[in-house]
Amino acid sequence: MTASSQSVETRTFQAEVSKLLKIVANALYSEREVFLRELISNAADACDKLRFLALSKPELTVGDPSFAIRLAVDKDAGTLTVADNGVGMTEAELHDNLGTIARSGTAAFVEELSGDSKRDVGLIGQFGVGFYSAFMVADKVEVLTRKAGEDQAWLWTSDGIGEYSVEPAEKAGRGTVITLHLKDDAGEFLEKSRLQQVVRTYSDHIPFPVTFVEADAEGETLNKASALWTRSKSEISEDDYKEFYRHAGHAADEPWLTVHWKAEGRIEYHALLFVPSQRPFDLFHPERRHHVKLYVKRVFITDDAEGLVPSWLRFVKGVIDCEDLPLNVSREMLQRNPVVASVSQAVTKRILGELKKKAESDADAYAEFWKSFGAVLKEGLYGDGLEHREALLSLVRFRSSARDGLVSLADYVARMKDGQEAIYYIAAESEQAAAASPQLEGFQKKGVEVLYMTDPIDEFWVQMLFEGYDGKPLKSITRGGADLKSIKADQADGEPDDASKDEPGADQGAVAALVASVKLALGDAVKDVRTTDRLADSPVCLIADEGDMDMNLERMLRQHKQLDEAAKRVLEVNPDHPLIRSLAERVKAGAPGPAIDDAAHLLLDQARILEGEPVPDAKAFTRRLSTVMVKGL
Ligand SMILES: Nc1ncnc2c1ncn2[C@@H]1O[C@H](COP(=O)(O)OP(=O)(O)OP(=O)(O)O)[C@@H](O)[C@H]1O
Repeated sequence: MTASSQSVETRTFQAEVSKLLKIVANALYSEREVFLRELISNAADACDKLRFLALSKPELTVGDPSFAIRLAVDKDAGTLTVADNGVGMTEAELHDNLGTIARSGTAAFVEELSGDSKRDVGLIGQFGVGFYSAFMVADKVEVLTRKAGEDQAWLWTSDGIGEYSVEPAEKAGRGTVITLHLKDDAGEFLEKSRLQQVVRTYSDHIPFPVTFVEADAEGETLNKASALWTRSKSEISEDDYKEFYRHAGHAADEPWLTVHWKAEGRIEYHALLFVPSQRPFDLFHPERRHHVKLYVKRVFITDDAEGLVPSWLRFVKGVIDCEDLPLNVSREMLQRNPVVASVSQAVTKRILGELKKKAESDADAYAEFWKSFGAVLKEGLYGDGLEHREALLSLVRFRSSARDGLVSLADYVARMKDGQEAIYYIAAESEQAAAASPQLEGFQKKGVEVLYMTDPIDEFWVQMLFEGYDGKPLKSITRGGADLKSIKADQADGEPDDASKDEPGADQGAVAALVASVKLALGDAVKDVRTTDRLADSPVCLIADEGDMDMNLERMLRQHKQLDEAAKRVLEVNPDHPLIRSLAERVKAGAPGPAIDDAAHLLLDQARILEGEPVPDAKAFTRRLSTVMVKGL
């Protein structure tokens, strides 16, 4: 059929469309390549629709059963065509779809338009405007379309200014051919390599082949044409997953964990997510984001969707493909989008659940994971992970004073002694430093387990855990009183409870007098001096007072110049240590003031050395030590 001039119907665009097109046409910005994403996505939707219709009406696809999207260029004419053999459109549909704005996303976008062209052009980049984005690169667009099952084809034409026309036309098969008469500055889209690059970026996993057809040559497929995540798990081999992980995650290692599921119900999405086996080098870079790509209905949207995955799961890689988001969702919209928030919640829960399963089924493998990513996961315990706190607490692992391997909080609680009310921990720079701490001695002697907290982040989340774990507070053994007396040691645990009773008991009065003298001698250098039961082999140690900042944290902050002045420490003395006892006897016997003074300072310096801290007055320390040695020798 040939179009006669009478049958050409010209209409004006809906006012909003005109407004939109004015801005689109003037859009000169780097992201205008997204027009191709939009057109390919429409073409894929049209194929999807027909594929579905053909389930009940197989005659619709007879003679042409496989779907494809074809790109072709005519360099002489300066045209790019995007053709599909999808469902096509009737005349009425052409008017409805390509003359008005039906999509709520675009309508919202138009509402946002301010009239300030600079700002508005920026907005387009974020929204994408579906079919109309063709006018970013073309000054004339033709849509030749024939609805599947009908004979009549229609041609829609517009230069994007005010009006469009629709007329009857001829077309060999079903589907739609969109011809873009490219603007002079859009010649890049006549190049196969450029088209290929755009297709690979945005449409690799469109489940239909996107081919590039040159002249009469056989077409070349530009995309992978398979959205692995939409296939059923039973069809996918381990190797398929690995290959996808490497390709999509730009990874060289193997996935440590692969989680693939489809969520149905209120919100539908596919997720194919991986936990790497190796820690990425930039895991702790401040700008490091998660590596989960967001797709909407098989179309790539962004790999930078804020809020899709919490920052403490930033090691997770993969794809989330959501059915319930508009394709033109902007970055700003994603941030506060309730669909994204729900998906994020569900995905987080699922990942934590899978980690738990793995922790329970294969502790060794989990230990490997923990080594690489434990410190990141713990960020969730003090940041935005409140609602996942319980799950996270079941996943944290520690080295401890009682076991070689990793210990969970549940393990710890199960091993708590009679009368033990708190979960004890020590924060230190390293496991070795923790194990060598004098403050640990009394706990070890009683067989009371102490967790080693050696990640800088530990100090922060532990403080936020007001409700403790399983009703038990977490208590630092380098801060506040120890009070080990109320805890009953098992017979099996090393020395019996009252080991010191074998020896003559320390003279309590003498020790009290020593404590008073030391306090007097040290004056302002310490906050307090007192006896403790947290020591066994060492005569003294330093601790932070109950309300003060814990020792390790303070050290860390000072190292990073975040803290100028250290809080004063409490010097604790071990009343059962021979040195303390004999000093106490001397004090009782009326030892001279200068000797007590030297002894007091030497005790404090010893405690500092045990803490790995510098002795502030090395000269005075040497003099005192020499005096004492001369006397002793
Ligand atoms: N190649 C095509 N084949 C059949 N129908 C099409 C084609 N391209 C566009 N359409 C129709 O035109 C409508 C408008 O397209 P447009 O790209 O502006 O928005 P949309 O595709 O509905 O939105 P979104 O891209 O967010 O899903 C589509 O919904 C579809 O009905």
